[in-house]
Amino acid sequence: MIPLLAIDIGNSTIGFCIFQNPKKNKKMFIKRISTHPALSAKIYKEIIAEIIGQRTKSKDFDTIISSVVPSINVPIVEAVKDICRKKPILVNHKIDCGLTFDVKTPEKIGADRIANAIAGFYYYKRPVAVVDMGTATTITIVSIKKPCKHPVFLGGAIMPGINLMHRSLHTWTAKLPHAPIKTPNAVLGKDTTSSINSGIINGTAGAIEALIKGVEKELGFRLKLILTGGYAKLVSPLIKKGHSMVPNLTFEGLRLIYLYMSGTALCT
Ligand SMILES: Nc1ncnc2c1ncn2[C@@H]1O[C@H](COP(=O)(O)OP(=O)(O)OP(=O)(O)O)[C@@H](O)[C@H]1O
Ligand SMILES: CC(C)(CO)[C@@H](O)C(=O)NCCC(=O)O
Ligand SMILES: [K+]
Repeated sequence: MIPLLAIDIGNSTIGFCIFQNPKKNKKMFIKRISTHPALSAKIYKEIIAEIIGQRTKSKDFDTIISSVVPSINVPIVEAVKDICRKKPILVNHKIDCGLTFDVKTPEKIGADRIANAIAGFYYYKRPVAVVDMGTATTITIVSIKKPCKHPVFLGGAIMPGINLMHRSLHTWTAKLPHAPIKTPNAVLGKDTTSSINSGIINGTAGAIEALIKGVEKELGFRLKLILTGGYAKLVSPLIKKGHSMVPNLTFEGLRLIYLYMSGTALCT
């Protein structure tokens, strides 16, 4: 198989990841750049060409993109097409990746959540709750449809991410500092900084546990909990429910969707 370039366009950062052999999950995380300000197709082309040039032997590669920032798609797609003369795959609810949707508006679901759903499901092959802690903290619930055992996107929850909470407290108050975020060692804050850390990190951990518990109660079955996203490390020690931490799960989802679309069976 030719190398795969997976691009994750989020509201804070754009991540580029190269899989030399998409059949193996040995990923090479290459580069993350800020989403803002948007750059021209010419500059994205330079960035991508440099990554490709450094990391792959051949000029031939495929590209799969998850984007939750539509305005960035045009210059990135143009840049990719300019380099490899092939259209990238853009993840959306219509692509054929074995996932069905049991939600009211599947067309509105973020592509990153579709990738997370696929990765979470094929990693554990049981009903999962994927928690992704980026700009937003998202919870994505996937169950299994019998008899063919394919994954079903059941819905989830969306709340402000750690950095968004942190920045908005500082921006919209007169007295709250922009103190460093770290895992708090107590719930009871003893100064402003530790109170903010407790509120945001303990608050996020508690919110996640409460949301998962509520969803499990509504569904009537248990969920395997998976944490991903850059902030997962901060929150994981405070979550009592058993869970797995999988860094870069969204990229894994993109790799698995690509494999599915190129006819490779993802066994269930
Ligand atoms: N490997 C890492 N180790 C330590 N911290 C990380 C790592 N990757 C990301 N982070 C930190 O975690 C934050 C969240 O990263 P993540 O990639 O999950 O989301 P994001 O890029 O901020 O948001 P979005 O994907 O919505 O644009 C980053 O801003 C960064 O500060
Ligand atoms: C929630 C975010 C911003 C997380 O990146 C993204 O998945 C998104 O824009 N989603 C659209 C709404 C939805 O997923 O229901
Ligand atoms: K993300």
